Amino acid sequence: MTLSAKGLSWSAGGTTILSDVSLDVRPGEFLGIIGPNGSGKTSLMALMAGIRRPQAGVVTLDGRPLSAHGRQAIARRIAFVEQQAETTERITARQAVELGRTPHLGALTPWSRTDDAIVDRALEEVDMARFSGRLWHTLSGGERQRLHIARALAQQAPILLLDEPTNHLDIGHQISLLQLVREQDLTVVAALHDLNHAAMFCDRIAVMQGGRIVALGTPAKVLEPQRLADVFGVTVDVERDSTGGCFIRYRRPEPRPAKLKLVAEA
Ligand SMILES: Nc1ncnc2c1ncn2[C@@H]1O[C@H](COP(=O)(O)OP(=O)(O)OP(=O)(O)O)[C@@H](O)[C@H]1O
Repeated sequence: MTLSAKGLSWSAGGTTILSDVSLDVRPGEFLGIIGPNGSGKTSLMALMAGIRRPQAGVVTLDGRPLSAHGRQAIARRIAFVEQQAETTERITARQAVELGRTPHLGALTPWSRTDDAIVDRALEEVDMARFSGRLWHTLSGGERQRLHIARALAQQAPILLLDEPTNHLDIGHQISLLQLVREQDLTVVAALHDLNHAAMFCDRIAVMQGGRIVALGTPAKVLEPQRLADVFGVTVDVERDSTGGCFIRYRRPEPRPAKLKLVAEA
């Protein structure tokens, strides 16, 4: 199952947000998308999930434009966890995860015990089984985020698109969630803010800046001090280990000159 973007451009509110973005996602890989706030990560994921349509370019799934696949067919192949997906419905944690089964249900395929088992397993995988009966609005941000991931796992789509999946999670759950996703036999595209998590879990990383992909490759190749200075405006040391892994150590910025400080604080 391959997902590709070719020459995507997208504008909104009179502004160009994505310009000529091309990206081939390799089957089975964990591809991270990093970039500063507003660089276009969410917009790109929404186009790749078929939620928005590009003004130019095309997203293809198995060689056919997304627009040629029906909504249900896309949902069976691509699960998308959005950044601020919320619901005002009075539903339980379990019902939220059950929604992941919707693309598989139909007149000839009603809800079955298999669906129950898939939902049970998804709840267990994100460590939320004990919250099954809790109402959505009583759950914390991190608990809701874990349910969003469980819903996507229950969808059993071979491609998982995750927009900042570790949002709201404590460090233990951030790492266990990325490991859980990594262990699945899935193709994963995830927008991530933590560069060390990207280095730890991704096979490849795409770097976005100003609505374009400015670098694409293995973490060791992409996470270069000069590039991180250019893209994020941070000074870092990158430590590399013998296995090809890398770790980013951030340097504290120099203090502002005293005169500038006074002006700024006046
Ligand atoms: N519907 C819209 N109308 C106008 N501008 C939009 C719209 N959607 C996104 N934008 C703008 O497009 C730019 C890219 O937004 P996007 O959410 O894709 O960035 P991002 O890289 O995911 O950012 P973040 O890291 O803050 O989540 C931002 O400047 C945003 O304000």
